[in-house]
Amino acid sequence: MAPPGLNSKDPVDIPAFAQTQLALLAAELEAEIAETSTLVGAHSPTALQRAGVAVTNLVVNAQRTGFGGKTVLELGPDAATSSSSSSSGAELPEHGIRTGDIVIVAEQPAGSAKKREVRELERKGAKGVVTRVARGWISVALDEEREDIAGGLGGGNGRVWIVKLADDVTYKRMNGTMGKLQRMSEAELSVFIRVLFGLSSPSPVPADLVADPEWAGIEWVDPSLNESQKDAIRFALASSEIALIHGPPGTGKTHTLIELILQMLKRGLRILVCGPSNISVDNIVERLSPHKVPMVRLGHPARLLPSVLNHSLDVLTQTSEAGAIVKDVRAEMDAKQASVRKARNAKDRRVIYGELKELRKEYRERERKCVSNLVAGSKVVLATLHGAGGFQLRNEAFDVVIIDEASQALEAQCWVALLSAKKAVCAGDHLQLPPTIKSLNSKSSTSKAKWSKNKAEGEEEEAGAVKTKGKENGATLETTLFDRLLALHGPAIKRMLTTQYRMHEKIMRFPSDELYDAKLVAAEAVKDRLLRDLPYDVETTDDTTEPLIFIDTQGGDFPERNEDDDDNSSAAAAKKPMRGRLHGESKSNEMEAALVRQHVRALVEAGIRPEDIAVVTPYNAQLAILAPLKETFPGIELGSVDGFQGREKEAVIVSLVRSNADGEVGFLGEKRRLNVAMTRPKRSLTVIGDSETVKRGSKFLSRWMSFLEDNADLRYPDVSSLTS
Ligand SMILES: Nc1ncnc2c1ncn2[C@@H]1O[C@H](COP(=O)(O)OP(=O)(O)OP(=O)(O)O)[C@@H](O)[C@H]1O
Repeated sequence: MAPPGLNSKDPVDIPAFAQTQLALLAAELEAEIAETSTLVGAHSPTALQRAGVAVTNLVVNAQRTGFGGKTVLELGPDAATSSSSSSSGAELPEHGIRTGDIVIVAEQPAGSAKKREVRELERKGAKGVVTRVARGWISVALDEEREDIAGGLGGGNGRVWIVKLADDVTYKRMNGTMGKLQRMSEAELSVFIRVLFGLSSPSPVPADLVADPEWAGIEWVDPSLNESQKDAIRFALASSEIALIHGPPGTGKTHTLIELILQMLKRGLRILVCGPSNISVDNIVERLSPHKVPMVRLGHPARLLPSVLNHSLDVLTQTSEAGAIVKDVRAEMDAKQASVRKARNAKDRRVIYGELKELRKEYRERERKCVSNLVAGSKVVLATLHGAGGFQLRNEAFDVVIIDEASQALEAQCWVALLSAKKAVCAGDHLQLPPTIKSLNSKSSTSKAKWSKNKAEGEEEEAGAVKTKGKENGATLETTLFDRLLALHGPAIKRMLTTQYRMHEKIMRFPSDELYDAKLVAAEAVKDRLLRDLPYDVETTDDTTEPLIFIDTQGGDFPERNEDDDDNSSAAAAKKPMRGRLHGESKSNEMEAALVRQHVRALVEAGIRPEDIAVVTPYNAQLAILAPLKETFPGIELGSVDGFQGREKEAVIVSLVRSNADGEVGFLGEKRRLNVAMTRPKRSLTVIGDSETVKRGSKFLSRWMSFLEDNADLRYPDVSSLTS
């Protein structure tokens, strides 16, 4: 059998595969925890707040019962430290805590207390999820009952702070799932699981589905689907165990999945729909909603889009008829909670706490019943992949699991959902970026797993994450289920969507020819759209009538700069200013940034709205240099290539940054990153870079540079014309 996790046509040894995944996941979590610990251990609360991982000087304003009977704390600025005179109108300082973050609420250490350990914080404080972030307060739903929390933290004039933590829930779910796979006996392996590991071949699907009478007569809910979409749906319906829907950029992958779900419902199937992120799942809920599908969305309401809340399981538990009794108990709990403060002495308080405990038990039982009734009655259940591992689905079985953005999910994450089904449909594009694998700079002395820098992709930090790969027996977390299944069973288990509804034909040409077998076709409505044709006043200029522009900085006048200060010892790293550390060993190019500014200005002067323009670059340090553009042109978007995956804009400027005498291209060497960068625009792509440096990076880059030289509006900038 094949070594687990490698791209291979050979069957996979399941226990060995699970073992490898467990080791890789352990290393990944350790790296994530170590990252938080290093930050918290080495910096003052104020510096942590500046770095976006803490909020200081808070007090507990209120305590109430939230969804799931959880204790919710409302935290506001401490009047004594807030700049505003009245505490009620005070605003929180700038901070980076967002709804859905996992945080610890703890007593704030005195200014002089230097050494802090995350474990110590976890022991003393209370862990929870941020449920709302407003200008003047933050609310946190605590994981555990902490009856003393308000008294211990807020009541005694104690000042508290909150610190963001690594999200270990996701890892626990993946570990649990891998453990289950590891322990499965031969007899327990379903045909579905056997096919997914190559122990059996997929059942054959009729070769010509269009001619097949069973599938030819489908009544489409949306008859305007294109042929490749219809073919993918027929294929997914006809397959018995696995179907991959390959959706290149802008080809209507989600659109196709919606029709597929509706068709499956018509056939009486029960479906679990998952994606790696909340936003990927909410996107589907929003688009299914108009079809009046009986569905529930699992997940913490704090993490869901407001528009999908009325399908949220937690909300339905409160609002449905069955939820009415649950709600009554909750009101009683709130009243009891409020009476604690009025209690005259400790004895009375103990009595109230005792009653509260009973009520909470009753609440949980009623809620659990209500939840299982709601889930059991739903033909479509939607959750993030790790959300599918929650207690709500423990005894639920589905006919099909549909995974959107499957090429952006860790394989272990997919299995959390896959274990409850008999068939899977995975949609994604393995030619865009795989999931981000987080880690420290592989120098963590505590990390037992081997982390090796990926030399082929260079050694610098990319915008978004440190690009290192955890490797174990040659397997990496970066090998997704999508990749592995394609390698295992070949293209016969896949259908590709081929009409794209985003890019001008000229923008699409190179990625289509290079990566998608020249199969992409630009839809009539988009193929010759120019910036000039936007539905508002745009001047006709060279920039608004040309979809593909290449500003070539070759010649050595636009050199890159290395942000690294060469000293990476942990002592030096700890002393480094936080901003510098967060940019790591990133690269920047000041002169190229000036060209970006010049081009943005030209577009805006021609009438293009800043909100229709995005600048993307692979490098954090370049993003930092470009940041002031947001002040000059509010509405413009600046982003890392990795962060912009899944997004689109009318005009996109790509700043390649690299320009050196050695032909070093680092992260640009990754085709999938380049593919994401060049497929974001609808009407205008402007590439700014040094063709001499870039073309030496790889054959792919060399062909791209030649393509741009032959096809783009080629410009050679004059350094003397630049005003920064
Ligand atoms: N058959 C179709 N006819 C007309 N427009 C379509 C069709 N299919 C998809 N589109 C349009 O194409 C755009 C992209 O569709 P969708 O959001 O489903 O894409 P996606 O493939 O999920 O996105 P991405 O390419 O970012 O993964 C949408 O505006 C959608 O309305």
